[in-house]
Amino acid sequence: MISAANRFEYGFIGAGNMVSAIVQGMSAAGVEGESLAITDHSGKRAPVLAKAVDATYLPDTAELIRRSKTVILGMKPHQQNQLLRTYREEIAQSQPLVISIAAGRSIAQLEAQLPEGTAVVRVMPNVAAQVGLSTTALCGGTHTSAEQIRTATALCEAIGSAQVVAEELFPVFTALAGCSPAWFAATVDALAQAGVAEGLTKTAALTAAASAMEGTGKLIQAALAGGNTAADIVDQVCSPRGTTVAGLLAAEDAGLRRVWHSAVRAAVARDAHLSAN
Ligand SMILES: NC(=O)C1=CN([C@@H]2O[C@H](COP(=O)(O)OP(=O)(O)OC[C@H]3O[C@@H](n4cnc5c(N)ncnc54)[C@H](OP(=O)(O)O)[C@@H]3O)[C@@H](O)[C@H]2O)C=CC1
Ligand SMILES: O=C(O)[C@@H]1CCC=N1
Repeated sequence: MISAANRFEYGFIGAGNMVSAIVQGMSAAGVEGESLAITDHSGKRAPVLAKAVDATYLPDTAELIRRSKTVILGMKPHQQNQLLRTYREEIAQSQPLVISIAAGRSIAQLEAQLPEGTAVVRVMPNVAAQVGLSTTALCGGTHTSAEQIRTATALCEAIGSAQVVAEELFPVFTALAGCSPAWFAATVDALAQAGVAEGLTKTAALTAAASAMEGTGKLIQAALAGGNTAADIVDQVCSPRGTTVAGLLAAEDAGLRRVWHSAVRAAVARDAHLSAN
């Protein structure tokens, strides 16, 4: 085994959307590029990402596994099985902490595919990692020590906030935190389009809606810290006979709450489908 002093702190397998966000977030938070190694399948995005953050690009996945204390599995859920079969021997020899960010892949599935005794942490980040604002869930496996949970937590805290979440709640956490940046972006785009219909330019409409969303997120966090809720902010904005309550009732008539309930249910169902395949 390569001595600990000569191993990278974190080795990323995959350099797609989520790993790029994590690596850029870590770099912006001051994590040294020299502690990171990155590989991918095609050799297209990993070298570019590595260069951008002064990390090391390793074209050989086996070498990355041998030379990393913590290995992050950053590929699609259905791509994990093949990879773990291919590199089982390297993982058995170098015994890294293995972190999976895949939706729908359980700790039990990971442990069944990894060499006996491998320490595993399941993590669910989101793309706001790129700007240091991922709210990330993590959960340790059967062979994971408290020290290894601290290592994974430190990684997650470099890209935002981290909380240990019971694994059975990962599917719903994935919906609310992992998926919702796409849903919120789609919502901002829809709001902006409605603004365009009323005369704003698309850029002005997007800027207004996005900054209102950012401000509202902060207001809700402050409300929660002060023992209040999101509903209190709704009440604060809805003036009697005002514009907001008129718009809100129209949105609720059009299915506002039903839309989000459906979105979360569909994401949770898809997570279960990924787990079963
Ligand atoms: N996107 C998101 O917002 C979030 C994603 N996730 C999870 O993150 C994971 C990645 O998602 P995302 O980044 O969107 O996916 P992408 O398709 O953007 O990236 C997948 C990456 O995995 C690489 N890869 C695939 N197979 C291998 C292999 N055998 N060896 C080395 N590299 C490989 C691909 O390389 P190449 O391009 O060269 O083929 C690519 O760089 C998923 O499991 C997803 O569930 C979790 C939270 C949020
Ligand atoms: O869409 C997906 O499956 C991944 C997981 C959460 C966000 N993106």
